[in-house]
Amino acid sequence: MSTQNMVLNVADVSKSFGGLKALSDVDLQIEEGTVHAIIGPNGAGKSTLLNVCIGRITPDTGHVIFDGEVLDSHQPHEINQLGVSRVFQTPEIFADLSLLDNVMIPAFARRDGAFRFNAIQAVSGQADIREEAEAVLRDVGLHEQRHALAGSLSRGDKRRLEMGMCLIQRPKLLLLDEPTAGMSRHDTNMTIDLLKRLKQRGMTKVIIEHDMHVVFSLADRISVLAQGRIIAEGSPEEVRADPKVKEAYLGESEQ
Ligand SMILES: Nc1ncnc2c1ncn2[C@@H]1O[C@H](COP(=O)(O)OP(=O)(O)OP(=O)(O)O)[C@@H](O)[C@H]1O
Repeated sequence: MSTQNMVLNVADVSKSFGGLKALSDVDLQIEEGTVHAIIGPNGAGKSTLLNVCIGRITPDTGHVIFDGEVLDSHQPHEINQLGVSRVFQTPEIFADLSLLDNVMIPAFARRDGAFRFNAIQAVSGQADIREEAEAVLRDVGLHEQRHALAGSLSRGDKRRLEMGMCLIQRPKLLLLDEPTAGMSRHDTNMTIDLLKRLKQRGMTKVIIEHDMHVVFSLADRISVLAQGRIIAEGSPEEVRADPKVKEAYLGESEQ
């Protein structure tokens, strides 16, 4: 495969926790502008792989190359500044601040290179950032609640707010760890629509997801991780038809 338009290249990455090999010789290439899903059974190593990509976990061997830059010695905030954002399984938001403030803080960080809690005083008077934050909240379907405290939101809405906090950073690569976990079918479908709209804008995304409806609605390519190894990769049709995948994972949920 040509590496020319690869945004992210994970090369030969392994990671052990004590005696447990969470990732074994993982190779993964993410093409610009695509949605790439990583699926696999519980404990397969998906979150570990995402954490390696954002610098939260240092691999024992191998490298992660983003946009031509080797990330080995980069801190998580530096990787974020390079253009990688991640929506976590447990939303990381400021519960005591309004939705608008939550979205404005990372806009400030994008502009000034620092993620400071007192950023709000600095940015609240800045109309351009406020307008952008309002547009992002419209995008994620939370504009009506923009003055509510983030802590009062439902779990699904908190996840959408966190997505807004990522989007305002205008990342080159958005990593989503189970973005629809805990959401109702209605909220899940809203999130699928949002992610489809982002795809039309050309944003590259890596998505970890257990919900096959979400995966097959969005993914251009799928990599299947099982016991720390990539056991299959291809288009949704190829992966769906792969007997190894059926055996390792899809069998039960696709019947
Ligand atoms: N910090 C850690 N210390 C020890 N073991 C860990 C740590 N993080 C993950 N593991 C183990 O590594 C393996 C891979 O875990 P990981 O969370 O990456 O899997 P996953 O595919 O994301 O699972 P799930 O779908 O359940 O979220 C599991 O066996 C897990 O228990």
